[in-house]
Amino acid sequence: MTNTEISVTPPPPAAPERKPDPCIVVIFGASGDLTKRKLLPALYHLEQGNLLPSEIAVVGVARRPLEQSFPPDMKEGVIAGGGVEKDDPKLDPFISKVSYHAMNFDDPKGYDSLKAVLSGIDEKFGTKGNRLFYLATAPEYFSDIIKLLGEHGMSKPTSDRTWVRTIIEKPFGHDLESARALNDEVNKVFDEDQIFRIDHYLGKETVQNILVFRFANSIFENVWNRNYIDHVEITAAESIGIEGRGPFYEGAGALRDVVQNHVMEVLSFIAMEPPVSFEASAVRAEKVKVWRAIQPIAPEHAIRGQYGPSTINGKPAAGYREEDRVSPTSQTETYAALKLEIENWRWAGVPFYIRAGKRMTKRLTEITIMFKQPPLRLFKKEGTSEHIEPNFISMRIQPDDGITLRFGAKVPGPSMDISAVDMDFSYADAFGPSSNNGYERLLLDAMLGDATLFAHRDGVEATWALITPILENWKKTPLSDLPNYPAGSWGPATSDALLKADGRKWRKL
Ligand SMILES: NC(=O)C1=CN([C@@H]2O[C@H](COP(=O)(O)OP(=O)(O)OC[C@H]3O[C@@H](n4cnc5c(N)ncnc54)[C@H](OP(=O)(O)O)[C@@H]3O)[C@@H](O)[C@H]2O)C=CC1
Ligand SMILES: O=C1O[C@H](COP(=O)(O)O)[C@@H](O)[C@H](O)[C@H]1O
Repeated sequence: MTNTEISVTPPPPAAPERKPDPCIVVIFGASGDLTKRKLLPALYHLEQGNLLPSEIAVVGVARRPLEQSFPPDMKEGVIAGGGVEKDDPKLDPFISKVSYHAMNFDDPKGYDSLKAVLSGIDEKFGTKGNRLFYLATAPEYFSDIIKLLGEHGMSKPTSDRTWVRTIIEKPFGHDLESARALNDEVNKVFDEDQIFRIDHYLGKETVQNILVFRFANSIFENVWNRNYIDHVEITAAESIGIEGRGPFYEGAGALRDVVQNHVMEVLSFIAMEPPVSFEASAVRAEKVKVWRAIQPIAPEHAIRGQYGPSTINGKPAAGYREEDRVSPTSQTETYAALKLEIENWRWAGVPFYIRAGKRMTKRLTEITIMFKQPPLRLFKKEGTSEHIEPNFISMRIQPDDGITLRFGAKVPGPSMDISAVDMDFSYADAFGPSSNNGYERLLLDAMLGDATLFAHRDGVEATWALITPILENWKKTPLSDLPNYPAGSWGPATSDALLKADGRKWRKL
């Protein structure tokens, strides 16, 4: 197979950006992994890119005192979290806008003092009473924090010129019932247009590019249907394990951790109808239609796996049951594969195979759109029945973000031999490297009040409605053969069997 690169027309100059209003970003869970590795670096990069208003402040909230949460001080603590350039002259001005408030999330007095702190910041920094409350905490705290913000009069704007919004992290609930209950709790305190349910996959350029690829080009959409597409594969493979998050992961597993949210979001972008506009309500409506058209998933179309001990690159790798704070008899799945059927005019009869797993051969999130064979085999070799390799479009979300189109080309010479060739588009080659971790775009959108790339109540409940019956069935039917795939592999044999039953196999990645 040979590669053919596409030449790239340089992008037009960036349109002037609209800056958010002055505001305070209050991060609950400030000393946590997400804040240090992703949120603070994202805010810093926005500041570096001159995308934030000059009147902005960040207040981190967590239980322990500052010197324990960010040892020995805020600046060094932020640097230690990674993702910022320590010698950048913009780092000090950024840090000067970040402060810290130690309190327990369930202590009402803490909210009184937080409210006073925020008023003081409004006066000092000119942040004008606008608030963005980011709940970067374990999900069990979401309802308490929301309730206490409401009880302390912090959930409503103080005038018709100010705003209060909240970003709520995933997982939003742990099944359909709890997601509904959480939605009810949150809706008692915040109006729907104040709520931003985040899924950082929607902030990734390559995920947004799925919509651009489909709806800003006229050449692909005509073949984007059951007449031309044989099946779709979505793979979200991680080479890392659970990285010390034993207690969280034991209660989550791959379905709750990434399939119900990240993978379902990606799938909806691949499968949705063109929205009437790029307004939040129009995009969300089309996504929900896709999830609601997915048929109940048969038990034999839901595969689970758990990684066992192995050797990776000559080094021993622990199995999931040997990880810190994981039960030695755990039934939690670290791998899940599903066959989904979307019963609508566009997709009837086109299976969507999705898989997600920890400790797989490599880190790779990618979508393959596999096309049907041409109706007539004009170029078959004399005496053979072999099929030519089908065309596919592969969209790489990460790493090596880009898109490949594979097609057949004539091999030079006297006979009509065909070879598969690739046309490759690489994001980095075309537009240069990007520091965007998904959170930059989404933080900025929330500050601007644009909810297009955030989940809506209906969507969250629609995806839980699909996933919950599988979770319930798995709970009732423990597997006796776990662990069933070695760390560093492509998952359990049962996952290959899922496609084999349909005469297909996962594309080799
Ligand atoms: N980490 C990641 O890469 C990702 C995380 N998420 C989501 O983000 C959220 C946060 O995850 P993560 O950062 O990993 O979690 P961590 O466990 O690392 O952080 C939890 C934070 O909450 C604080 N906290 C816990 N209990 C209390 C309490 N009673 N009162 C005050 N503060 C408290 C902790 O403060 P202290 O240290 O003082 O106890 C800490 O700041 C989760 O919903 C997760 O699903 C989503 C995508 C990716
Ligand atoms: O939300 C989560 O996502 C990460 C994967 O995110 P990525 O941007 O690195 O692909 C996953 O590792 C984590 O378990 C999950 O909670």
